[in-house]
Amino acid sequence: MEHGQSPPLTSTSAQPLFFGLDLSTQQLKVVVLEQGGNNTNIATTTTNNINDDDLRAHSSFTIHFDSELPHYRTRGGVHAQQDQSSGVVTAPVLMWVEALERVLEKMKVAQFPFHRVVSISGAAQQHGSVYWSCNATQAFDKMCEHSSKPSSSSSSSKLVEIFKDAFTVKESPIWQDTSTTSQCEEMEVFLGRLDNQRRGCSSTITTTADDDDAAAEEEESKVRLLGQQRLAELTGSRAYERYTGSQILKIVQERPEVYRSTTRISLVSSFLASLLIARYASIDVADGSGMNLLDIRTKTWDPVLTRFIDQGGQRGNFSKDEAVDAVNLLMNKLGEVDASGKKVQGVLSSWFVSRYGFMPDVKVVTFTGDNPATVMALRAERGDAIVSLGTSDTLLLYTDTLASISDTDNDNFAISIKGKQDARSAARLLSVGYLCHPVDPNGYLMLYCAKNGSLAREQVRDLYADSNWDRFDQYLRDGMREEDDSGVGFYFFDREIWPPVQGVYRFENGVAVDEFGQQENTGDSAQKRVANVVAICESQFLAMRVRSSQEEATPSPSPSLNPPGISRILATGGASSNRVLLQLLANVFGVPVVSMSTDDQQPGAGSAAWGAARKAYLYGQRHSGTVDGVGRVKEDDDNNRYFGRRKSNTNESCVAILPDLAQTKKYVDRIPEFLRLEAFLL
Ligand SMILES: Nc1ncnc2c1ncn2[C@@H]1O[C@H](COP(=O)(O)OP(=O)(O)O)[C@@H](O)[C@H]1O
Ligand SMILES: O=C(CO)[C@@H](O)[C@H](O)COP(=O)(O)O
Repeated sequence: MEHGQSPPLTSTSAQPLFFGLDLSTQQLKVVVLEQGGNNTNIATTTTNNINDDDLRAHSSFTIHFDSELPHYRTRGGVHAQQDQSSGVVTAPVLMWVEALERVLEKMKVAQFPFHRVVSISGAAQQHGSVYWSCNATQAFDKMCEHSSKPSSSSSSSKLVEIFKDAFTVKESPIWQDTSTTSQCEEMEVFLGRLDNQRRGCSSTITTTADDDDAAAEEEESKVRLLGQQRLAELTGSRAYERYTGSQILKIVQERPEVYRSTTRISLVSSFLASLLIARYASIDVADGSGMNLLDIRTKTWDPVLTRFIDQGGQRGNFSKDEAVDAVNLLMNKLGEVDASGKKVQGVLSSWFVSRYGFMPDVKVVTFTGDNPATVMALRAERGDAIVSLGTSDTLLLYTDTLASISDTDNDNFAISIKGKQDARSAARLLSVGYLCHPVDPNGYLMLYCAKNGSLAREQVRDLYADSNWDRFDQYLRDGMREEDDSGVGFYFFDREIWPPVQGVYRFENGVAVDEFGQQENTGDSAQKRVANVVAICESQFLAMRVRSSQEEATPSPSPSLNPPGISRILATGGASSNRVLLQLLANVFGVPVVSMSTDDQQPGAGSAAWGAARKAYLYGQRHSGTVDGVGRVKEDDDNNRYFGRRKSNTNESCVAILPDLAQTKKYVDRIPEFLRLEAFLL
C-alpha cells in the first residue's frame, strides 16, 4: 500500500470488526479484520493463507513516520546520534502519540465504521522503553474530561497537546541502540560473581592477587561468561544492548534525577495500549521477556536483577540480602506483567469514543511485541521457523524447550572456558535468545535478530542496483545462477548484534576485497554489482541458518541439508514480497518457504498488526467454550483457539517456494568458511 493512502470503505455489512495496531520501526499500521459477513473490502482478492477461519481482512491504514510526520526529522523512523560510534538510537515518543491520532483521522476521512469495532489489540517494535512522568495521570484524566465535551477537532484536544509533559524521557531508546555495552557487561559480571559466591568459589577478578594481566583478563572473561550463562538461563537471553534492562540501567547511572522522577516504565507496546485505555497497561509476557529482567520460567520480574538496576549497577551499593525484602522501586515502576498475554486491560478511553464514534465498551487486550504478534498471525506450530524480513531480519523458532541455554553443564561451564577463543565460541553459542510464547503457557520462541536487515539491503540496492528493487532482483537472480561461489560479505552499516562489529567486508576466495575504502568506490563493473547484491543476501541468510542450529560450527562429515528441527519457513515482513529473496532463503535453508501475505498491496508487511487483530478477536470478546468453575474459558480451549482451523483449511501449498537442493548443498559446504571469516572480524 502507498503510505498514507486509505482504501475506499464500501462495506454495508454490520459484522463485528477487530482492530490490530503495529507500532513498528518505520510506521504505525492498523489492520482491521472482519468476522464473517460479506466480503467487500480490500485484501479480499488475494489468496490469503492466514485467512482460514471466520476472519477476513477488512481494511488497513498506515502512517509512515519519515514521510508523513516529517517535522520529527526521523530517518527510517529513528534518530541516530551524529556521532555514530556512540551507538545511541532513539525515537521521539510524541511522534508515536501523534501517529496514533493521525492514523485514526485518516480512517475517519475514509468513513471508517468505528462503531462496529468490538475489541482492539496491538503490537510494537520490541525492547524500546517509554518513561512516564508524574504528569501522565493528569494527561489520562484530561482524556476523560474531553470526552464529556461534544466531539471536536480543536487543537487543544490533540493527543500530543495532552501528553506533551507526560514523559521524563522525550527520546525513547529503541532496539537499534547499541550504547549500553558497559551496562550489559555489568549485569553479566554481577550475576557471574553472585554465582561464584554461591558455589563458594573465591577466585574472581577482585581477589586475583598477582598482577598478571593475562591471568586477570582470563579470570574476568570467565566470570562474565558465567554471568552470561546465568542471565540466559534466568531471562532467556544473555545481556543485549537493545534489551530494556541495560537501557534502564544506563538512565539510572547517567540521569539519576530522570530515573527518580519517572513514575512508570512501559515497553513501546504497553505504552500504546496505555494511550488507548487512558491508564497504565501491563507489560505482556512475550514482549517482557525481551528485557533481561523477567524470569522466563516464573514469568515474574526477577527481584535481584531489578534491584541491581534500581541501585545503579556496580556503581551502586548492591547488597544481596536486602534484595528480596526491600521495596523494589524498579519493580514498582514496571508494574504487573500479564503472564497469560490474554488479559483485557480495560475499555477504550472515552476520548476515542466521543471523537471517532467507537462504542463505549470496546475491549483492549494486552499489546505484545511485533515478533510474537507475527507468530499469532501465522498460527505457527512447534517446529515452525518464522522469518520476518522487516527493518530487522528476525528468525523465530517455536519450541517447548530452552535447549541451547539450559543444556550446558553449569558447574563445568566456567571451568571449561580457557581463553579468548573459547570465550568467543561460548558467546556465539549464546547469540540467540528465548522469549515466552505470546499465548501458549508452555511455549517459547527462540529468537535471532540481525540489525542490518532491510535497511542494509536498501543501501546495497542504492549503491549497486540504481536504487531499484527490480534491478536488485535481476542481479540476485543472475548471481544465484553462477557457478562461482567464492564470495562472502558482511554488510554491517550499523554495528551488528552478533558479531558485534561495524563495517563492510567482502571476501573472494577467503581474501578481503578492497573496495570499501575511504572513497565510496562502487565502480561500474557488472561483476562487482552482482557480487555485492548476492553477497549481502547470501550472508544474511547464512548467518540466520547457523544461528538457528548451533551444530554447524565445525565441519561435519555428513551434514544434513536442512538445519535440524526446521522443516519449513513462514516468511513475513516488508521484504518478503520479494520472491527472488524468498527463493534464496529456501535454497540456503533447504526447506520450503511459505510466504504469508496479509495485505494485497504490501504483502507481508502487516503480519504483526494482523496477529494483534487476531488477538483482539480471540481474547477480546466472549467465546463459547468449556467454562471452569469461576467462569473462565478453560486453558485447552484457549490454546485450541490459538491454532484455529489452520490444518484443515490452509492453502499454503499454492504459495510455497521449494528449495533447489543442489544450491543448498553449496551453502552447507560453505558454512565453515563463513564462520571462519565471521570470527576473523571479531
Ligand atoms: N521488493 C522489495 N524487496 C526487498 N525489500 C523490500 C521490498 N519492498 C519493501 N522492502 C523492504 O521492506 C522494509 C519494510 O518492512 P516492514 O515489515 O514494513 O518494516 P517495519 O515493520 O520494521 O517498519 C523496507 O525497509 C524495505 O526495504
Ligand atoms: O529487536 C528486534 C527483535 O529482537 C526487532 O525485531 C524489533 O522488534 C523491530 O522489529 P521490526 O521493526 O524490524 O519489525
